[in-house]
Formats: sequence, structure tokens, C-alpha cells
Amino acid sequence: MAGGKAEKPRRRGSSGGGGGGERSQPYHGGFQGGVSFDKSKGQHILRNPLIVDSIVQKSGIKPTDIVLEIGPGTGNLTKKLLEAAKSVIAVELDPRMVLELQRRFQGTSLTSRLKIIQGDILKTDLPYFDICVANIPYQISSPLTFKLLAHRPAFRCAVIMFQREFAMRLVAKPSDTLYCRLSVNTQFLANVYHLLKVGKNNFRPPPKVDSSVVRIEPKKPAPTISFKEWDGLIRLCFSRKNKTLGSIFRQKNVIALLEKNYKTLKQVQQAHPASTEIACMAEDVADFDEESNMDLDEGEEMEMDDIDMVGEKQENPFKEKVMGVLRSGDFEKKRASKLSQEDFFSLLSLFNQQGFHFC
Ligand SMILES: C[S@@+](CC[C@H](N)C(=O)[O-])C[C@H]1O[C@@H](n2cnc3c(N)ncnc32)[C@H](O)[C@@H]1O
Repeated sequence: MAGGKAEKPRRRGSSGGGGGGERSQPYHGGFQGGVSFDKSKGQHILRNPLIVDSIVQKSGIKPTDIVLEIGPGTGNLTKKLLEAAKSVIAVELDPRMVLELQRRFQGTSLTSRLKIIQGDILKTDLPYFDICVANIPYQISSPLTFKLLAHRPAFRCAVIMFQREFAMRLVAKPSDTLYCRLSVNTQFLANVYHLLKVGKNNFRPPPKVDSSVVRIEPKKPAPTISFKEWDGLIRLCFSRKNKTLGSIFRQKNVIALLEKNYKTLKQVQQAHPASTEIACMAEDVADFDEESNMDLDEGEEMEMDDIDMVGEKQENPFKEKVMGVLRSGDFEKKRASKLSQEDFFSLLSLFNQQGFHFC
């Protein structure tokens, strides 16, 4: 994992960070160029020009590239992107920032290569772009990452500033403390690299947390496994992070869910003998919800109740089949926090071969 530490700013409000760029504008508290910053919109303006330069340089922008910038704010990064790329499409939520941006580039040679879209990036149909470069509001990190990864045609790379912990979760490897469902799902769809640590004092106003710049390169070709099917398995495996897979898959509600999906598939296959899988669309990547935990009730952790009405043991054939799948791959005693992408591929394939599906 790379991770050079960005240099500290030489002085507060040095050009490119504090000023509007073309015009020298002093910093006042939470203002720049007369625009007050709205923390609820994640408006933490990058004020260190060395970091702006470093982000642009690490993006590897070609003069023929169309760049998507999310949340251009007052345009410090936008200016450098315009100088490096063929054109920049900037999507900004705050109309005041849009005005500031228009004002900043008006009458300059860069203006013809800048297209500004006012709106919420999460609700905007993404245009074609080669590279995405952005210092984003951190509250949209997860839905934005998966919206980008669902976009077609796939872009070359995205270089994005995230909250440090989110960034470390994106790049975490098996056995790392922060390794989680987000790590596995992102690395299923993309190669992810940590590029740069950025301290909170490089922003105005400073956020409460440190940040990191990450490079995301969508895998080409994209995986052929349905993302919804993959994520169904992964969220189940991480639903009880410190439990073994045997313990997770023995739960009554998990067996019930797998049994329901199994029977649905059988019915579909009987009605349409040519179909071998439940239809799961790749576009479901965009629906990724980091917090959701399948259809499991958080409170319910009971294991399968094997006692029947008269008090005798009664084996559920589905439970035995599910446990058989885990044992066949030596997964029963393993924990999700230690499994690699290859392990999860192999686990999913073993389940699917036995007719078990996760969406
Ligand atoms: C962290 S600031 C970055 C500003 C500028 N790019 C910089 O680096 O200094 C985030 C910007 O994203 C904008 N923003 C917030 N939510 C947004 C959304 N859902 N869609 C598009 N832009 C958004 C904010 O108004 C703000 O200008």
C-alpha cells in the first residue's frame, strides 16, 4: 500500500487554495470569495495547492481526456484539471458554488472546455468520461463509489479524496482490522490503491477527520458474476464479523432464506427449463447499500432449532445440505475477515453448484 504524506501548506491562504485562483482572494473564517461554506454539504475546500497539483499529477490525465469532477466548489481543482484535460464536466449541488465557478472562469481561455451541471451527483445521469477526479462530500462516499462502478462504459480510473477510515476500508486486505464487506465488494469490481494521506488542516474549514486520496480502476472486463448474487453472499458472511461461517449459516433465518431461494429457482427451472440461474442484473451494483444486512433481523441470532413438536431431533435437509457445502470447501470453521476474493469466488461457486443462491 502506498501512502506518501502530503506536504503541509506553506502559509494560510496561499494561492490556488484560498484565492479564487485567477483573482487573489483572502480567507475569512468560513468564506471564500464572498461564498460562505456549508458544512452540511461537505464544503471543505482544499486550500493546499501542492496537494491539488499532486492529485492532478497522480491522476495521469491525458490531453485527450474528458474528466468528471464531482463537487468542484470554488474551482481550485477544476482549474488544474482544465489545464491538463481536453474538457471537464463538473457536477455541483450548490447553486452559489456554480455561480462562483462561472464567475471564476468567465472570459478565460478555459471556459469553453468546462461544462457545469448543477445537481445532486447521486441523482444525475452520468455522462461519458475517461477519468473522475474529485474531492467529494464524505457523506456520499459509499453510494457514489458504487454509482461510478456501475457506470458504463467503464472509465479508466477515479482519483477521489475520501475520509481516511473509509479509504482504508476500501483498500483493506484479509486480516486487516478494517477489512469488511465494503473492501470485498469494491475489490470485486475494481483494483484500488491508496495514493496520498491528507491532513485535516489542508482544508478550509478543516473537517473533523483526516483524509486520503484513493485510485479506483474498474476491472476490465467486468466480472461476469451478478453483483447482487455476490453481495448477497458477502453481506451474509460479514453479518456477524467475528463468527465462523458455520455459525452464521446454521442460523434459522439464513437456512430459511436459502431454502426459499432454492425452491424459487427450482420452480423457475420447471417453468422455464432453459434457465439455470435466478435473474440478477449487473446494474444492481448501483443499489449497493453498505449498511443493509440481507433480510436478517439483527436481533435474531438463534441457531437452527432441531427439536420437533414431540421433542425429538429432526434434521432439516436444507441445513445439512448447506453445511455440506461449507465442509466440502473447508469453510465451516473459517471467518469472513480472513477470506480473500478467491476464497469468496470458490465459496459462491460451491453454493451455486448445489442450487443455492443469494438474491
Ligand atoms: C469537499 S468540497 C470540495 C470542493 C472543491 N472541489 C475543493 O476541492 O476545494 C465538496 C463539494 O461538493 C458539493 N456537493 C455536496 N454534495 C453534493 C452532491 N450530492 N452532488 C454534487 N456536489 C455536491 C459541495 O457543495 C462542495 O462544493
